[in-house]
Amino acid sequence: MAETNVVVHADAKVLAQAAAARLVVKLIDAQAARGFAGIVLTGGRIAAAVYEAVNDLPARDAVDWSRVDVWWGDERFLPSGDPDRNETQAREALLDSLPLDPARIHAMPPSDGPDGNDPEAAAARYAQALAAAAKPGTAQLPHFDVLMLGVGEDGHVASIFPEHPGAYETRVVSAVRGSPKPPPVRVTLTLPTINTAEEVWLMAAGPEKADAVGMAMAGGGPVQVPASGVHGVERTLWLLDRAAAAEVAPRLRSLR
Ligand SMILES: O=C(O)[C@H](O)[C@@H](O)[C@H](O)[C@H](O)COP(=O)(O)O
Repeated sequence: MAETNVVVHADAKVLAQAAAARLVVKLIDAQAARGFAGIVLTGGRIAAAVYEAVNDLPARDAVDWSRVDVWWGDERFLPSGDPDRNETQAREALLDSLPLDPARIHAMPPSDGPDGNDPEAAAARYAQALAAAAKPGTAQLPHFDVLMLGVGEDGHVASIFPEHPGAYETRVVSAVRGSPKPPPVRVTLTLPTINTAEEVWLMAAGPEKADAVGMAMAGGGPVQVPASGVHGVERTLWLLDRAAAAEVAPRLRSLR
């Protein structure tokens, strides 16, 4: 049965360093088992801190980066190279320093990409890229060993916002308009897609996240609190700092 674990670290820095170490080990294990690994990145401050911490970790060289597929859980729909794109952030913090295979870096299309400023077409294109990478004859999706998510103060994950149409979406990838977090137009994996990942890691640091994390863990509905609607097939892992864990009931803080 899938397990949910909650790990609370002293502060955001330690959380980022521990998540980085965990990620490197997970990728080494996935490659030992299957020869390759698939990760799904996100945006935001805690994600950037984790990418920088992976970059600083000597053990990162134990991963065969040429056999890692890199996907994104969501993207801010902006022109290629825009500093606010999640892709740009991840490339600068980590990806540009790794010997990755460029063909295995699967960024979501930018707003000046092949579909122009059409986020619906960009979402459909990304769904096609995912399907093309899936094992022939199986699902529409490749294997995701780890899918990382930040958690918003309102309980959003990826670009799935509370009470937004995206919280009900059943397609593989969807366009988002009117996001409460800038920029307003985005592309995101949907809840059913996120929930195919082997492990889903929800990462949050700081007191401003405490209410959202507490509500998600107390079982708020996925439409009201999207963070409560994501689960890994094998494991859901909450990686929190003490401030973000302030509203989590003590009985939920240990392994379940
Ligand atoms: O657009 C983005 O940045 C993300 O995809 C978003 O889902 C993010 O992960 C959370 O808002 C948490 O961000 P912070 O870690 O910066 O609070």
